[in-house]
Amino acid sequence: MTVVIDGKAAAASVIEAVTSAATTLESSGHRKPGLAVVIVGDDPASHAYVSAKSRMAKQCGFNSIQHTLPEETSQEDLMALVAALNADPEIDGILVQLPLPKHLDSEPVIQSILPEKDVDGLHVVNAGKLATGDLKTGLLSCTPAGAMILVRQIHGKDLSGLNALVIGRSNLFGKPMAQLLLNASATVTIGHSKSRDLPELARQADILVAAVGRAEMVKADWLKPGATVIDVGINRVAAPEKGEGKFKLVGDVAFAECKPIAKAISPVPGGVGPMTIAMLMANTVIAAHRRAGVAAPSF
Ligand SMILES: Nc1nc(=O)c2c([nH]1)NC[C@@H]1CN(c3ccc(C(=O)N[C@@H](CCC(=O)O)C(=O)O)cc3)C=[N+]21
Repeated sequence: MTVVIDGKAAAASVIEAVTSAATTLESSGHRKPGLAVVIVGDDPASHAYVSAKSRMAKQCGFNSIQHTLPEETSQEDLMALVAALNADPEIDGILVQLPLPKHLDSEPVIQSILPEKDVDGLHVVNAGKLATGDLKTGLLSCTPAGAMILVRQIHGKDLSGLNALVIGRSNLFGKPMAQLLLNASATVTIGHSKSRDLPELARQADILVAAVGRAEMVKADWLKPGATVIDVGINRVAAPEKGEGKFKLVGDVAFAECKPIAKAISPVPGGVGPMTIAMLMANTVIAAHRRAGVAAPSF
């Protein structure tokens, strides 16, 4: 029987560990971990994600602060807010929700966050530490770190001898995911839109990670029988069966047809998504421990 990987349950156990670490830190005389989430503009999907993050931060016992800036915010004003949060001794973690409105350039904003407060793990210092195999002193990008916990549930920590294919090459996900898999000794391939034959690459993968942003692109005949499939895609598609004008979330993997071929498969929703938020909380509690000069937990 195929294992359907339960991202909600895995996320709940990370959250439990984060909450207990936060409680221990506070009861040893330190302040609560502080997370600042910055959102610019009024994209409804972004607001939904940010509320979920703020809610979870409170549940973990953090001091959670949300900064909502108007759509027409200037680059200068956004950078000034980040500078203020960098200097704020109560703040351990800063997250600037992406994407930003089109007139803003996200890269200088992300790179202006202090690396030790970069709970998204997107600063070049954190990306560089991961790329050089230092997984201990930086902060890991949340979605890859969460996806890796799901991979570990199936295969353990050592992926020696296993072929892994990551489809997608973004700095946000594909590249850091490939680094984590490589660090666990998998043989890693990164496929993308310019790859010659993705289905053929996929058929060699013991671990297939899809992050392309194309609804149900990975089909059953792409899979090596017994592969582990991690679906990172979140696509909103029309769902006429739910009623006129309704939508549903689907991944980058055609779940129903792939499930019988796979050894294990993560669903959408309920797979990697909940892990992303859990790892954001994990990074925040890690950053708070380091700031307090106390040994940080690992996840
Ligand atoms: N600076 C920044 N950091 C991010 O980590 C970041 C971001 N910007 N911008 C947007 C993306 C997307 N993202 C998700 C988080 C949780 C779910 C999640 O929990 N999804 C649920 C379903 C939620 C629903 O029903 O809409 C699930 O897959 O089960 C999904 C996507 C974080 N992102």
